[in-house]
Amino acid sequence: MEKNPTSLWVVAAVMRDDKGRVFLQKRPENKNLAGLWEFPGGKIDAGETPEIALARELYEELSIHVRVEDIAPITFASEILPVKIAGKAKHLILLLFDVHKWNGEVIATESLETGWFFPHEMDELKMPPADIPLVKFLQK
Ligand SMILES: Nc1nc2c([nH]c(=O)n2[C@@H]2O[C@H](COP(=O)(O)OP(=O)(O)OP(=O)(O)O)[C@@H](O)[C@H]2O)c(=O)[nH]1
Repeated sequence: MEKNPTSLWVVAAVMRDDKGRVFLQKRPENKNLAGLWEFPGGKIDAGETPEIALARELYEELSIHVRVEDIAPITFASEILPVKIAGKAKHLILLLFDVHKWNGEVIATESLETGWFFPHEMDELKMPPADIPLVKFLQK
């Protein structure tokens, strides 16, 4: 990763309720791409595996505990990020994981707006460009 600092590696989670709806949250106003609906997750920090990063992000953002063995890869997106990070253009690698089990009640700590949506309902939501192919994949 250090050899290719133009890439931004991000992990994100598909968490389903008992009806099969997927949890999404609106990006907060103080972040880039504010107001767009996204899968919970965030950047992989130095030294983290993707699974450890996702478990950390889900604890920070949703106050839930997830075990790495309950995290399984689904697919990924590779897109130019439509905003600069610290003044630099970045290429986003967005790794999407299924999180089929977690401990605790989902309490969003960063986002004011959250919801559970069927994949076909996501066509009506404004989401970042990298999420479009991921949503298409979930709709198959
Ligand atoms: N979590 C998440 N990030 C996404 C999605 N789609 C997408 O383009 N991104 C982008 O991936 C990057 C994730 O960074 P973030 O700002 O959420 O990460 P973070 O929680 O580590 O933030 P921080 O830098 O404020 O600590 C952002 O540039 C965001 O716009 C998505 O579905 N989920």
